[in-house]
Amino acid sequence: RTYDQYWNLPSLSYDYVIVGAGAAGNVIASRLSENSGISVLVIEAGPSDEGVTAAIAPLLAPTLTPNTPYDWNYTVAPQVGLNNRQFALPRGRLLGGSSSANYMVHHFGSSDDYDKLASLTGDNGWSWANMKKYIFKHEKIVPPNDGHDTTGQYIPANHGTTGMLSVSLPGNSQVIDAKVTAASQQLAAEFPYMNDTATPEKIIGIGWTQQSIGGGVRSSSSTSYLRSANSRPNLSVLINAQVTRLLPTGIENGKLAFRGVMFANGPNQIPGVVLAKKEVILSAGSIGTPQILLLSGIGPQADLQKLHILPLVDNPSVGDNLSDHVLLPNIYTVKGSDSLDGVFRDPAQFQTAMNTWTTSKKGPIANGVTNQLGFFRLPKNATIFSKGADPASGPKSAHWEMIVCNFWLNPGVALPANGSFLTFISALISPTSRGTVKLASSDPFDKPIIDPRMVTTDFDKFALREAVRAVKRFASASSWSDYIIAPYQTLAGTTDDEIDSHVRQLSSTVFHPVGTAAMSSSSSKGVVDSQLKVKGTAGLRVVDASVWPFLPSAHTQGPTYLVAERAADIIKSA
Ligand SMILES: Cc1cc2nc3c(=O)[nH]c(=O)nc-3n(C[C@H](O)[C@H](O)[C@H](O)COP(=O)(O)OP(=O)(O)OC[C@H]3O[C@@H](n4cnc5c(N)ncnc54)[C@H](O)[C@@H]3O)c2cc1C
Repeated sequence: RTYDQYWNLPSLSYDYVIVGAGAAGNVIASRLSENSGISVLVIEAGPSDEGVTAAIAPLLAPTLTPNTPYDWNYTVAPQVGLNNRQFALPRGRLLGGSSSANYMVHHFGSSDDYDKLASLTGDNGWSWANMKKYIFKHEKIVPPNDGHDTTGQYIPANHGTTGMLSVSLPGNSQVIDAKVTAASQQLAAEFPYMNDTATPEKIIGIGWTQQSIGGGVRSSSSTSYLRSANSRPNLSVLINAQVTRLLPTGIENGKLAFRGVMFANGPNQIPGVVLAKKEVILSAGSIGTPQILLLSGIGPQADLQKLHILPLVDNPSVGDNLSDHVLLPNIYTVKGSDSLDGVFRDPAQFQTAMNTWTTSKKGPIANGVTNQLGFFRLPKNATIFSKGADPASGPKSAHWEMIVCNFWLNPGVALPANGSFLTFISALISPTSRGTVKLASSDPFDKPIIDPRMVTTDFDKFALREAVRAVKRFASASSWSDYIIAPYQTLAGTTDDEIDSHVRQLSSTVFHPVGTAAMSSSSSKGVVDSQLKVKGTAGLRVVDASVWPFLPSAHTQGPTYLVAERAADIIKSA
């Protein structure tokens, strides 16, 4: 049951208290509550996602964030690598968390990513050989909602059909689709066609996007994992309650136990407290989780003392090692009116598309932002590799990604009044820049200072520059010659300096922060061990994207879901 006042809760003590009903938190809630003898409470800062149209209608995702009541509305610190610009870092603040706000691209990363995780943590349970089975528990492939034949667009044997989250191929064919496929054929050596974009053993190449969409509506952790568990009497969900700190509840084997959770529904509101009999599981995401740890006195001692927070567990890694994929829009002006810009610009076209979606759950609104995408590597002989090690997880992992969008996609920059556009996003997938999440004050309702320090290393600058050049080669394939008019503004530059300037002016985030409560086997680094227990504490784990010590070669919901599925097994068997 869902409650929005804590005094209505059935109890103030549960076996497990989960903080955050996001991608990971709802997996844990659903899996632990499968055992009717276990009581579970989920505490979520935001409201319900039910009836929130922008969280349901796929193409409306870009309107749900930023600057809405369903977003934490964070802004990054001035980015020294990007002309000191500041920009939004959206995070979902509703049931489902960012899985209710994301752009629904769905895949898992490369097998190398999981094998690297196993090697960094010394725990073979994270290796791909062991993690692969969770795909089948997690996903349920459903037909695209236009019912087209998907032969050759994905490999059915590599996917689940009985899992929790609905996943489908694009169901709104677009004029550019055939041009993308033809460009991939014309330039097959550099842009090979991929017959499945979500098979971790082989991710390099371009193919059809898989999306967390079923029947023309978003599939989030809330609509899948949580809703299917919602009728269980042993599962309670408290919404509109922001966790402000964890409370120490005793000492076990020389470690402080944190089984108390304090929350409030706003500044100056009366706080509530609940207790976990077994464990507190922090699933507040890569920003929320370090923020709560720091507010609870778990973090770098000197930083906490400066803010007059009593340091209880000194751990310099909390909030450190922030890493995010960089989003760079490479926009072309194009001929005709087949792009989706008209739907976003013209209220009459938008209303027609909305009517189609409302009555039949079909049409452009029923689809995500991209039909095709691809992952790519820098050439083996790229000069940057003589200056440092290859940061990709392994030879099967990517350095950059190309996402093809049939419209103007330029976060924070308004769609021009006229013209049709095609955006090839180049995303930096294996960045070496690392940043931080720090508290601005000891007030839990103050936003933390988020500084991903994007594009501050030679590798990141090089990889983005070469990704722009590769996009230009893709756009020069003959399949585009009757469609593309010209590169838009700064994309026209060709020299290193011009491309670097384009990167600095337009780059922002793909919304994939990880690493701020990283797993590690080291005693001096990392926040959680390979079992996701917070080092130096008892009764406390972290399960969310923050435990990934590095960015996988993927949009991060799939890798977060898989980590959460294994985490549920770890917790059940503890
Ligand atoms: C705009 C956007 C687009 C994205 N697009 C994609 C995409 O297309 N494909 C993809 O794979 N990934 C995408 N992502 C990323 C993906 O959604 C995240 O990686 C994933 O949801 C992370 O899961 P999580 O459980 O770590 O955190 P979240 O899903 O963010 O969940 C954290 C939850 O904790 C809650 N919370 C935080 N602090 C507190 C507190 N103090 N008290 C109580 N509750 C709290 C939050 O409100 C939230 O519900 C996107 C993200 C965004 C924001």
